[in-house]
Amino acid sequence: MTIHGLIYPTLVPDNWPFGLEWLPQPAYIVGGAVRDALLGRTREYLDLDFIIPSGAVAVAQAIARHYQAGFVLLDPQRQIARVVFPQATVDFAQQEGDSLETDLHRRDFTINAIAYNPHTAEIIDPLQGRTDLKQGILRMVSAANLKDDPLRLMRAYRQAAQLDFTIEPTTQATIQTLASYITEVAAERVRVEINYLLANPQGTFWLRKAAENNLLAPFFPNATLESWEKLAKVEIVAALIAQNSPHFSRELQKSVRDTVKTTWLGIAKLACLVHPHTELAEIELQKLTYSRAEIKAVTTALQLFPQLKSAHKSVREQYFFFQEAGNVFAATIILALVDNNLVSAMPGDQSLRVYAPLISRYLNPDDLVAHPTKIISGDELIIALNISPSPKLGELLTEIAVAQAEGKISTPEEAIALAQSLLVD
Ligand SMILES: Nc1ccn([C@@H]2O[C@H](COP(=O)(O)OP(=O)(O)OP(=O)(O)O)[C@@H](O)[C@H]2O)c(=O)n1
Repeated sequence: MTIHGLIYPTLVPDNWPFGLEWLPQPAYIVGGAVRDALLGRTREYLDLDFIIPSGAVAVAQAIARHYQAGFVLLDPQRQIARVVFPQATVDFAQQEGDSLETDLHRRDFTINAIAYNPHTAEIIDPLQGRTDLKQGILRMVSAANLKDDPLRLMRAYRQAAQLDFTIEPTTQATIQTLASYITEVAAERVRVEINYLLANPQGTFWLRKAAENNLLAPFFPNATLESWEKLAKVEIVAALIAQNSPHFSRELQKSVRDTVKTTWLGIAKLACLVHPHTELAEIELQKLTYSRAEIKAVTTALQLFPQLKSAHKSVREQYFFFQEAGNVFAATIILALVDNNLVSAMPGDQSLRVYAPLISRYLNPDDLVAHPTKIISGDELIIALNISPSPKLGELLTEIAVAQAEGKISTPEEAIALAQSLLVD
């Protein structure tokens, strides 16, 4: 299907997991799907938002039942329901106000206020969103709309980063005026926007703009000019690593946990913005509803990176460093590179060479300094030495692991002999 000679696959009913005949007339696709289709942006996952003048929940229910898809009633009052297919999520919402135009006028930005009627292939664009799309501009529909849902203040920066757009000057000035309203929004919603900005290389620029427009002060009260400079350096370091060590770069892109989207690079960025004292950093991150795993990662990186000021460490020191850092290692290295000013001091990959030995150890699963394997268990040692469990046992096991890392021992017999000699001492 073409509109004005262009093809917009996501708007074509043939590409949907349900038939057009299930939609009443009229029905409109709105928001991101229309915007992205007009921009020619492809999405990995189909995410459609329909508005329907009345009976939206009943339509969703009928489609879910027929196609045996998941059904979620999102908002019974405002009549919003979601149908979840394996390859798509489709929301159905009752039109807000008594006409489509009124509904579109209640939205955040002009580029998100374009509707498409799949029955007639007609585009409805009362706010000239397409002109702004062509020019790459985010323009508010009105100041009142931004105030109505102050998350929209943050959405402007997130979408600017996502689409590589600019924010129109009056809109930006209005956001600055309304900035204090951001505290009315549930912190979790703000965190989602911040996380997107942390995950996107363009996001660093826009996060800083958001801070300049006073939007981030309630969340990162201690972020200074220096914090923003550090954040910019994280991006430079990440680019250097991508060029010089794709393997380490992939580590940085891994999530903290399966259930937590923030990457290790994101943790390093957060660590630049929070208070340098870990107790205060923890409070800031808790307020933003970060998970325990994310908070622990940030505070561990903050605590450990000063140890890397001197890159030359004995194997014993390295062993304890890896033990403390665990999988926060990658974020800690980034902070050390940024803080030691190695990035600007040395050109190209020189800066990375300082930590190359540590990074290689971390990347090598067989390295006994970074990834020790137990040659003897606590129980085995108790029997062999005829001792009872005590803190001393833990100390012996640690010394065995260090000796193994140093290449001094490699068998259980040698481990027992070492423990025996230590007990005698
Ligand atoms: N706080 C919000 C959230 C959403 N919307 C409107 O609802 C649409 C759908 O919202 P959502 O799916 O959250 O965002 P998208 O704009 O679709 O963008 P993306 O999917 O990239 O997040 C938006 O385009 C916009 O028209 C809004 O006006 N104000």
